[in-house]
Amino acid sequence: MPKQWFVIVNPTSGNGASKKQWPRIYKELKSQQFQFEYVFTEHKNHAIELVKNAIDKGFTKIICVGGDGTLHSVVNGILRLNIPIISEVKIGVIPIGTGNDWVKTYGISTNYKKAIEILKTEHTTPQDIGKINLTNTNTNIYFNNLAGIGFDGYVVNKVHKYKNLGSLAYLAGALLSLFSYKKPLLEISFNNTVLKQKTLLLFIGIGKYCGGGMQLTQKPDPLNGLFDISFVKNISLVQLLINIPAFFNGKITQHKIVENYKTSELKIKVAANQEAYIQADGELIGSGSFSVSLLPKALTFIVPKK
Ligand SMILES: Nc1ncnc2c1ncn2[C@@H]1O[C@H](COP(=O)(O)OP(=O)(O)OP(=O)(O)O)[C@@H](O)[C@H]1O
Repeated sequence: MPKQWFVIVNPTSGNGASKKQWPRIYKELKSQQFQFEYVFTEHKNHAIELVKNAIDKGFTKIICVGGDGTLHSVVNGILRLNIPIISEVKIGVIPIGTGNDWVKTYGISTNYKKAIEILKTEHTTPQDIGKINLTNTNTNIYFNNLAGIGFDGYVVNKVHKYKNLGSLAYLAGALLSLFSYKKPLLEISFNNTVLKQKTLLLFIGIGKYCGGGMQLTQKPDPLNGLFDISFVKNISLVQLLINIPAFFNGKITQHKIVENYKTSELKIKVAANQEAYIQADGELIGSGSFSVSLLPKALTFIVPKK
């Protein structure tokens, strides 16, 4: 019979902060009477395997110690199992990442003691999940916060260089990437709409925050069965610079450069010979054409009571 909780620690997240903080987190979990086993990830996407093994052994309560990328791997590990027990699995987070964006939607503290208090309550909510199907490889990738194609995928590809800047890493990456980015021609279809243009970026939002605390989709709701879409054809360096506060307070979504839509399914075709990177939850997952669909209330997360 497994101990109650299975803890997955990414020692590299938060630029190595997880590894440093783990002894204190371990001690706090013990003193709060958590019964648990833990394991450190050893490589990118290792959490996918670890979570599968844990659920095979009978664990149903998973704690993710890391950032959005680690949580993304945990989510993918669970959903790839495709078994009925998924509705019994509870996912909790002790956020020690760079951006820590998913936790902001729910107000989960980045103070590990406060995060552990929330885990102790085992208060849960179901949440919608996005499913991306990459056309070229017919691969499915799931996301719990936000996916995007275009400029933000390009930025995510570069942002590792700036991780020592903490939550400003994404902003620094965006400013420096604007000079070298070439807008791909995309055909984006959903409901009865087709957008066919050279595109700076397309965001597909479930959670409220991305890029280290930015709010770039208008009114996302992780439980309403709809993606919140932001579509941006272009932005100049001047517009980017003067709107930096508007990225963080969400007002950018009311700017004329941003078109907002809601849908539960969409298809994105990238024109031949054009390059378009796709990111999901801040992780670069591939490039090229793909389709996305929403899985209503597909996973259960431990969150604070409102
Ligand atoms: N042992 C490891 N060595 C190298 N990379 C790892 C290891 N374990 C996990 N990873 C990868 O590290 C990457 C970064 O992890 P994560 O996103 O959790 O932290 P972060 O980037 O600091 O935070 P955030 O995503 O919130 O900005 C992820 O792509 C994850 O798959």
